[in-house]
Amino acid sequence: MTPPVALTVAGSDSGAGAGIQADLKVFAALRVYGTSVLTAITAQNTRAVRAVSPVSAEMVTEQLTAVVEDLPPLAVKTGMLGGSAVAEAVAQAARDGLLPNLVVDPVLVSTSGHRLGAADAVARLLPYALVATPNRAEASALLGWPVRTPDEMAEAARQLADRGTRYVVVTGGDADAAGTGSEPENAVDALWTGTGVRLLRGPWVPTRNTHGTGCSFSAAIAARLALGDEVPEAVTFAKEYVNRALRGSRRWELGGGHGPLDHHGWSGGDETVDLTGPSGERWGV
Ligand SMILES: Nc1ncnc2c1ncn2[C@@H]1O[C@H](COP(=O)(O)OP(=O)(O)OP(=O)(O)O)[C@@H](O)[C@H]1O
Ligand SMILES: Cc1ncc(CO)c(N)n1
Repeated sequence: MTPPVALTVAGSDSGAGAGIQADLKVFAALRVYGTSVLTAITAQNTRAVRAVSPVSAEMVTEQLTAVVEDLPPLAVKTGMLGGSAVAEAVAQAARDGLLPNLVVDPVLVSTSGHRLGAADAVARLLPYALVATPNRAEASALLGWPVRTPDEMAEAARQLADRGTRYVVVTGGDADAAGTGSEPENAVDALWTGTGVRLLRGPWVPTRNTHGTGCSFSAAIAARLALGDEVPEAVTFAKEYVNRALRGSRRWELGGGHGPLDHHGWSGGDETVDLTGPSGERWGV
Protein backbone atom coordinates (compact mmCIF):
# COMPACT_ATOMS: atom_id res chain seq x y z
CA MET A 1 0.00 0.00 0.00
CA THR A 2 1.25 3.50 -0.79
CA PRO A 3 2.21 5.27 2.43
CA PRO A 4 0.81 8.70 3.32
CA VAL A 5 3.18 11.68 3.06
CA ALA A 6 4.24 13.89 5.95
CA LEU A 7 6.49 16.95 5.73
CA THR A 8 8.94 18.37 8.25
CA VAL A 9 10.10 21.98 8.04
CA ALA A 10 13.08 22.11 10.39
CA GLY A 11 16.82 22.44 10.89
CA SER A 12 19.50 19.84 10.29
CA ASP A 13 21.20 18.30 13.34
CA SER A 14 24.51 16.80 12.23
CA GLY A 15 24.44 14.51 15.29
CA ALA A 16 21.07 13.29 13.95
CA GLY A 17 19.32 13.01 17.32
CA ALA A 18 17.01 15.97 16.76
CA GLY A 19 15.85 18.20 13.90
CA ILE A 20 15.18 16.97 10.39
CA GLN A 21 17.05 13.72 10.98
CA ALA A 22 14.96 12.75 14.02
CA ASP A 23 11.76 13.70 12.21
CA LEU A 24 12.55 11.51 9.19
CA LYS A 25 13.43 8.59 11.49
CA VAL A 26 10.11 8.96 13.32
CA PHE A 27 8.18 9.16 10.04
CA ALA A 28 9.91 6.01 8.78
CA ALA A 29 9.38 4.16 12.06
CA LEU A 30 5.67 5.00 11.93
CA ARG A 31 5.42 3.99 8.25
CA VAL A 32 4.83 7.40 6.77
CA TYR A 33 6.78 8.71 3.77
CA GLY A 34 8.75 11.69 5.06
CA THR A 35 9.68 14.77 3.06
CA SER A 36 11.78 17.65 4.36
CA VAL A 37 12.34 21.38 4.00
CA LEU A 38 15.55 22.61 5.62
CA THR A 39 15.48 25.94 7.43
CA ALA A 40 19.03 25.88 8.80
CA ILE A 41 22.13 23.73 9.08
CA THR A 42 23.55 23.23 12.55
CA ALA A 43 26.98 21.89 13.41
CA GLN A 44 25.83 19.91 16.41
CA ASN A 45 26.52 16.79 18.46
CA THR A 46 25.15 15.34 21.70
CA ARG A 47 27.09 17.92 23.69
CA ALA A 48 26.50 21.25 21.98
CA VAL A 49 25.40 23.29 19.00
CA ARG A 50 28.65 24.76 17.64
CA ALA A 51 27.47 26.76 14.66
CA VAL A 52 24.27 27.61 12.80
CA SER A 53 23.98 28.52 9.15
CA PRO A 54 20.51 29.76 8.19
CA VAL A 55 18.83 28.92 4.89
CA SER A 56 17.28 31.93 3.14
CA ALA A 57 13.52 32.48 3.25
CA GLU A 58 13.48 32.31 -0.59
CA MET A 59 15.13 28.89 -0.55
CA VAL A 60 12.68 27.69 2.11
CA THR A 61 9.80 28.73 -0.15
CA GLU A 62 11.46 27.01 -3.15
CA GLN A 63 11.76 23.77 -1.19
CA LEU A 64 8.19 24.04 0.10
CA THR A 65 6.66 24.55 -3.32
CA ALA A 66 8.78 21.81 -4.91
CA VAL A 67 7.60 19.33 -2.30
CA VAL A 68 3.92 20.22 -2.05
CA GLU A 69 3.38 20.39 -5.83
CA ASP A 70 4.59 16.84 -6.34
CA LEU A 71 4.28 15.11 -2.96
CA PRO A 72 1.38 16.85 -1.21
CA PRO A 73 1.60 16.07 2.52
CA LEU A 74 -1.36 15.01 4.65
CA ALA A 75 0.33 16.50 7.71
CA VAL A 76 3.18 18.93 8.35
CA LYS A 77 5.37 19.74 11.34
CA THR A 78 7.63 22.69 11.92
CA GLY A 79 10.67 22.64 14.20
CA MET A 80 13.59 25.07 14.23
CA LEU A 81 12.77 28.04 12.00
CA GLY A 82 15.62 30.38 12.88
CA GLY A 83 14.59 33.94 12.10
CA SER A 84 11.37 35.81 11.36
CA ALA A 85 11.85 35.82 7.56
CA VAL A 86 11.72 32.01 7.44
CA ALA A 87 8.80 31.95 9.89
CA GLU A 88 6.96 34.43 7.66
CA ALA A 89 7.68 32.30 4.54
CA VAL A 90 6.19 29.27 6.31
CA ALA A 91 3.21 31.34 7.53
CA GLN A 92 2.58 32.46 3.94
CA ALA A 93 2.56 28.82 2.78
CA ALA A 94 0.07 28.06 5.56
CA ARG A 95 -2.14 30.98 4.45
CA ASP A 96 -1.96 29.58 0.91
CA GLY A 97 -3.40 26.32 2.23
CA LEU A 98 -0.28 24.28 1.51
CA LEU A 99 0.30 23.01 5.05
CA PRO A 100 -2.63 20.81 6.20
CA ASN A 101 -2.77 19.41 9.74
CA LEU A 102 0.03 21.72 10.85
CA VAL A 103 1.91 20.79 14.03
CA VAL A 104 4.10 23.64 15.33
CA ASP A 105 6.91 22.74 17.73
CA PRO A 106 8.06 26.18 18.91
CA VAL A 107 11.78 25.34 19.05
CA LEU A 108 13.61 28.10 20.92
CA VAL A 109 16.51 26.42 22.75
CA SER A 110 18.29 23.06 22.19
CA THR A 111 18.52 20.41 24.92
CA SER A 112 22.18 21.47 25.20
CA GLY A 113 21.10 25.08 25.86
CA HIS A 114 21.80 26.79 22.49
CA ARG A 115 19.35 29.39 21.17
CA LEU A 116 17.70 28.13 17.96
CA GLY A 117 14.72 30.44 17.47
CA ALA A 118 12.88 33.53 18.64
CA ALA A 119 9.49 33.62 20.35
CA ASP A 120 8.13 36.42 18.14
CA ALA A 121 9.04 34.46 14.98
CA VAL A 122 7.38 31.26 16.21
CA ALA A 123 4.34 33.24 17.38
CA ARG A 124 3.60 34.15 13.74
CA LEU A 125 2.77 30.52 13.01
CA LEU A 126 0.47 29.84 15.94
CA PRO A 127 -2.71 31.12 14.20
CA TYR A 128 -2.26 28.48 11.48
CA ALA A 129 -1.40 25.53 13.71
CA LEU A 130 -3.80 22.68 14.37
CA VAL A 131 -1.50 21.60 17.21
CA ALA A 132 1.32 23.39 19.05
CA THR A 133 3.74 21.53 21.33
CA PRO A 134 5.74 23.97 23.50
CA ASN A 135 7.65 22.70 26.51
CA ARG A 136 7.38 24.69 29.71
CA ALA A 137 10.26 27.02 28.87
CA GLU A 138 8.87 27.67 25.39
CA ALA A 139 5.36 28.29 26.77
CA SER A 140 6.85 30.70 29.31
CA ALA A 141 8.72 32.61 26.58
CA LEU A 142 5.64 32.79 24.35
CA LEU A 143 3.35 33.94 27.16
CA GLY A 144 5.72 36.07 29.23
CA TRP A 145 5.07 34.35 32.58
CA PRO A 146 6.76 31.32 34.20
CA VAL A 147 5.00 28.01 33.51
CA ARG A 148 5.97 25.40 36.12
CA THR A 149 3.23 23.33 37.77
CA PRO A 150 0.66 21.12 36.00
CA ASP A 151 -2.02 23.72 36.83
CA GLU A 152 0.12 26.43 35.20
CA MET A 153 0.78 24.16 32.20
CA ALA A 154 -2.98 23.69 31.80
CA GLU A 155 -3.56 27.45 32.00
CA ALA A 156 -0.71 28.08 29.54
CA ALA A 157 -2.19 25.61 27.05
CA ARG A 158 -5.54 27.39 27.28
CA GLN A 159 -3.98 30.85 26.88
CA LEU A 160 -1.89 29.78 23.87
CA ALA A 161 -5.03 28.42 22.21
CA ASP A 162 -6.33 32.01 22.31
CA ARG A 163 -3.64 32.78 19.69
CA GLY A 164 -5.57 30.67 17.19
CA THR A 165 -4.12 27.16 17.69
CA ARG A 166 -6.87 24.51 18.02
CA TYR A 167 -4.99 22.05 20.27
CA VAL A 168 -2.04 22.92 22.50
CA VAL A 169 0.14 20.42 24.39
CA VAL A 170 2.48 21.94 26.96
CA THR A 171 5.09 19.25 27.59
CA GLY A 172 6.87 18.58 30.86
CA GLY A 173 10.06 16.85 29.74
CA ASP A 174 12.23 19.60 31.21
CA ALA A 175 12.11 18.11 34.72
CA ASP A 176 13.93 20.89 36.48
CA ALA A 177 11.52 23.57 35.31
CA ALA A 178 9.39 22.88 38.37
CA GLY A 179 12.40 23.71 40.51
CA THR A 180 11.93 20.68 42.77
CA GLY A 181 15.53 19.55 42.31
CA SER A 182 14.45 15.90 42.00
CA GLU A 183 13.14 13.83 39.12
CA PRO A 184 9.37 13.42 39.01
CA GLU A 185 7.51 10.12 39.06
CA ASN A 186 5.58 11.00 35.93
CA ALA A 187 6.23 13.05 32.82
CA VAL A 188 3.10 15.19 32.72
CA ASP A 189 1.88 17.03 29.62
CA ALA A 190 -1.20 19.29 29.49
CA LEU A 191 -3.40 19.05 26.38
CA TRP A 192 -5.96 21.78 25.62
CA THR A 193 -8.64 20.08 23.52
CA GLY A 194 -10.70 23.11 22.61
CA THR A 195 -13.15 22.55 25.45
CA GLY A 196 -10.93 21.64 28.37
CA VAL A 197 -7.56 20.36 29.53
CA ARG A 198 -6.45 16.74 29.78
CA LEU A 199 -3.35 15.89 31.78
CA LEU A 200 -1.36 13.13 30.08
CA ARG A 201 0.89 11.12 32.36
CA GLY A 202 3.65 8.70 31.41
CA PRO A 203 6.27 7.10 33.64
CA TRP A 204 9.37 9.30 33.97
CA VAL A 205 12.36 7.63 32.26
CA PRO A 206 15.57 8.37 34.17
CA THR A 207 18.13 8.90 31.41
CA ARG A 208 20.59 11.42 30.00
CA ASN A 209 19.60 10.40 26.48
CA THR A 210 16.90 12.99 25.87
CA HIS A 211 18.25 14.68 22.75
CA GLY A 212 15.34 15.28 20.39
CA THR A 213 12.40 14.30 22.59
CA GLY A 214 10.41 17.36 21.53
CA CYS A 215 11.21 16.94 17.82
CA SER A 216 10.28 13.27 17.98
CA PHE A 217 7.04 14.01 19.85
CA SER A 218 5.80 16.57 17.31
CA ALA A 219 6.94 14.40 14.37
CA ALA A 220 5.03 11.43 15.79
CA ILE A 221 1.90 13.58 16.14
CA ALA A 222 2.23 14.67 12.48
CA ALA A 223 2.81 11.06 11.36
CA ARG A 224 -0.32 9.86 13.13
CA LEU A 225 -2.37 12.74 11.72
CA ALA A 226 -1.15 11.71 8.24
CA LEU A 227 -2.33 8.18 9.03
CA GLY A 228 -5.80 9.49 9.91
CA ASP A 229 -5.81 9.82 13.70
CA GLU A 230 -7.79 12.58 15.38
CA VAL A 231 -5.58 14.97 17.36
CA PRO A 232 -6.14 13.54 20.89
CA GLU A 233 -5.36 10.01 19.65
CA ALA A 234 -2.29 11.24 17.74
CA VAL A 235 -1.00 13.05 20.84
CA THR A 236 -1.55 10.02 23.11
CA PHE A 237 0.18 7.78 20.58
CA ALA A 238 3.11 10.20 20.29
CA LYS A 239 3.55 10.31 24.07
CA GLU A 240 3.64 6.52 24.23
CA TYR A 241 6.03 6.36 21.27
CA VAL A 242 8.51 8.83 22.82
CA ASN A 243 8.27 7.07 26.18
CA ARG A 244 9.15 3.76 24.58
CA ALA A 245 11.97 5.33 22.52
CA LEU A 246 13.39 6.86 25.73
CA ARG A 247 13.22 3.52 27.53
CA GLY A 248 14.88 1.82 24.57
CA SER A 249 17.95 4.10 24.49
CA ARG A 250 18.16 4.58 28.26
CA ARG A 251 21.49 2.80 28.52
CA TRP A 252 22.91 3.64 25.08
CA GLU A 253 26.33 5.24 25.06
CA LEU A 254 26.26 7.47 22.00
CA GLY A 255 28.20 10.70 22.46
CA GLY A 256 29.30 12.39 25.65
CA GLY A 257 26.25 14.60 26.17
CA HIS A 258 22.52 14.06 25.75
CA GLY A 259 22.31 11.00 23.50
CA PRO A 260 19.54 10.16 21.01
CA LEU A 261 16.38 8.05 21.34
CA ASP A 262 15.68 4.52 20.14
CA HIS A 263 13.38 5.64 17.32
CA HIS A 264 13.08 2.22 15.73
CA GLY A 265 12.44 0.11 18.81
CA TRP A 266 15.77 -1.72 18.44
CA SER A 267 16.12 -2.17 22.19
CA GLY A 268 12.51 -3.18 22.61
CA GLY A 269 13.54 -6.66 23.81
CA ASP A 270 10.57 -8.94 23.65
CA GLU A 271 8.09 -6.06 23.72
CA THR A 272 6.99 -6.23 20.11
CA VAL A 273 6.83 -2.85 18.44
CA ASP A 274 3.34 -2.51 17.05
CA LEU A 275 3.14 0.19 14.41
CA THR A 276 -0.10 -0.71 12.70
CA GLY A 277 -2.97 1.65 11.87
CA PRO A 278 -4.88 3.95 14.20
CA SER A 279 -6.95 1.09 15.60
CA GLY A 280 -3.85 -1.07 16.27
CA GLU A 281 -2.56 -1.96 19.69
CA ARG A 282 -1.10 0.78 21.80
CA TRP A 283 2.10 0.58 23.76
CA GLY A 284 1.18 0.42 27.42
CA VAL A 285 2.60 3.46 29.18
N1 LIG B 1 12.70 11.64 30.86
C1 LIG B 1 11.47 11.53 30.36
N2 LIG B 1 10.66 10.53 30.73
C2 LIG B 1 9.41 10.40 30.22
N3 LIG B 1 8.90 11.24 29.30
C3 LIG B 1 9.67 12.26 28.89
C4 LIG B 1 10.99 12.48 29.38
N4 LIG B 1 11.51 13.56 28.77
C5 LIG B 1 10.57 14.01 27.91
N5 LIG B 1 9.45 13.24 27.99
C6 LIG B 1 8.24 13.40 27.17
O1 LIG B 1 8.67 13.66 25.85
C7 LIG B 1 7.73 14.48 25.18
C8 LIG B 1 8.47 15.70 24.62
O2 LIG B 1 8.54 16.66 25.64
P1 LIG B 1 9.77 17.56 26.05
O3 LIG B 1 9.24 18.47 27.11
O4 LIG B 1 10.96 16.75 26.35
O5 LIG B 1 10.03 18.36 24.72
P2 LIG B 1 11.11 19.45 24.45
O6 LIG B 1 11.64 19.99 25.75
O7 LIG B 1 10.52 20.38 23.46
O8 LIG B 1 12.27 18.61 23.79
P3 LIG B 1 13.63 19.19 23.21
O9 LIG B 1 14.56 19.21 24.41
O10 LIG B 1 14.00 18.15 22.20
O11 LIG B 1 13.34 20.55 22.66
C9 LIG B 1 6.64 14.80 26.21
O12 LIG B 1 5.57 13.90 26.07
C10 LIG B 1 7.36 14.59 27.54
O13 LIG B 1 6.48 14.29 28.60
C1 LIG C 1 18.24 21.33 14.38
C2 LIG C 1 17.64 21.20 15.72
N1 LIG C 1 16.31 21.36 15.86
C3 LIG C 1 15.73 21.23 17.07
C4 LIG C 1 16.48 20.95 18.19
C5 LIG C 1 15.79 20.85 19.54
O1 LIG C 1 16.27 19.95 20.39
C6 LIG C 1 17.88 20.76 18.00
N2 LIG C 1 18.69 20.46 19.04
N3 LIG C 1 18.42 20.90 16.77
